[in-house]
Amino acid sequence: MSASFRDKDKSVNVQVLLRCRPFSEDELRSNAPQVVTCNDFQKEVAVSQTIAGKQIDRVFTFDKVFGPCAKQKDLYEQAIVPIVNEVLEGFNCTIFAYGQTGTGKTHTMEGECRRAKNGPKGQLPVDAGVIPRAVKQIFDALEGQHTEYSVKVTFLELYNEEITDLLAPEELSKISLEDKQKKQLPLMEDGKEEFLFEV
Ligand SMILES: Nc1ncnc2c1ncn2[C@@H]1O[C@H](COP(=O)(O)OP(=O)(O)OP(=O)(O)O)[C@@H](O)[C@H]1O
Repeated sequence: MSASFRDKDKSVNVQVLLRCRPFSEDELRSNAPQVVTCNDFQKEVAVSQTIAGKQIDRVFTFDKVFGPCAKQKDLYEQAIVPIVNEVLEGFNCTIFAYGQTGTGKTHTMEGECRRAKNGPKGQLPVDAGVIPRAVKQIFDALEGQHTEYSVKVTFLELYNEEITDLLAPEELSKISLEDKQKKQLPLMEDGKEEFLFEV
């Protein structure tokens, strides 16, 4: 799942997209029951549950639905390109994936770049996810402008209320506790119950 926030015309625009991954080989082997059916065209997802022997079907509507056949490229072009275009126009946007373990957040956001073979020169592997595609879209647009530019990137992990700078130099991540503490960033509350951190 992913959502985007747009602060245009002083209103906040949140979109909620649903992506349903295909069955894994293990799920196919064990004949796992299909409980979710996607209708990409109608932007609907039907969920079937059997509670106390009674089948209950419920239908949920989203801003966009990507069923198990949706490719990384489809999702990126239909849902993410417009958001990155807004970033390039100067708006702040957020895309995040939410869902229970094993539902495909990493696949959607990062993709299988490390395992996949590179595509033709300058092309991303077909399984590249949202992050490498967004980086490529941004750099392609900047390079097309033939002007000087600078790009700042931060990559932080928030896990069990600890923030870690994943781009900290490698030597800081070596085993010793002291080094680990250096790599971790302080996490503070600002009195409005919002979390702040320093990079
Ligand atoms: N759309 C997809 N098409 C094919 N395989 C997928 C898809 N989405 C996920 N998978 C596969 O399903 C498995 C679980 O996906 P993934 O690791 O992305 O889940 P996750 O939500 O990030 O899990 P966790 O929260 O545990 O990190 C992986 O093997 C991944 O390759």
